[in-house]
Amino acid sequence: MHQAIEKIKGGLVVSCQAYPGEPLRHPETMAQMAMAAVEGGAVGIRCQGLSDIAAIKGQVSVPVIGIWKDGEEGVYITPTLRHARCCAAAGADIIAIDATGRPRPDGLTYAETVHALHDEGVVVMADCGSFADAERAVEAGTDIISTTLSGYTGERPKTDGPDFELLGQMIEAFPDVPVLCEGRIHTPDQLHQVMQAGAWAAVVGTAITHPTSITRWFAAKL
Ligand SMILES: CC(=O)N[C@H](C=O)[C@@H](O)[C@H](O)[C@H](O)COP(=O)(O)O
Repeated sequence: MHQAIEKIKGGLVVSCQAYPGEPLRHPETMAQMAMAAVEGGAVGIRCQGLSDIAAIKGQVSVPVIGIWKDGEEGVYITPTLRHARCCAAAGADIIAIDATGRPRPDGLTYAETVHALHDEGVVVMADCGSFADAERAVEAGTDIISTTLSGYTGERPKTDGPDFELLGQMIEAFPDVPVLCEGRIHTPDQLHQVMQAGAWAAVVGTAITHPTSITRWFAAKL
């Protein structure tokens, strides 16, 4: 197993992302956010965009899961082989890509994309939106599978918290593949629960690194 995957075992990966037009959308800001997360105990960082990946790799020594979001509809998380290669060139240790069966902009299948990346020594994480996505990802030999897209592709309900059901199904069906839980882990208790369920690691974004959302959660109680 690849070292970067071993290093995140049992731990918390913090996703540091700011969305287009937001005040914190700056590579140096995201690198500072990543450093702060590592100080707090993050064993890995997930981040978006080539500049952020490079800036964060320059500041932290934990494994970095890189993505490149491009577009808003359909496949937008590292949508093509070119996007994935660029994330690797920017320094990401693991590249997460959309693992749905939806058409990809470059016309390649998910499996073709993974095989090409593996030929180049790239470690691939599958952002799944359903159990069928996870099956396809495992079939293609993907290094890590994750619940990232559950609730965002129309195939799974958008649960308030993490998708425990999908996580459980993935862990049970693929005991030899590292399964990450990502998406809507909003409390330390939920993190504890997903790790107890057998997740290899968990990724938390919004609840740690997105102050606008966190402020809204508080403001909604006024
Ligand atoms: C669906 C999608 O595009 N998810 C993105 C993937 O990188 C991010 O917007 C999420 O913040 C990330 O998955 C972490 O999840 P949460 O922020 O819920 O802890």
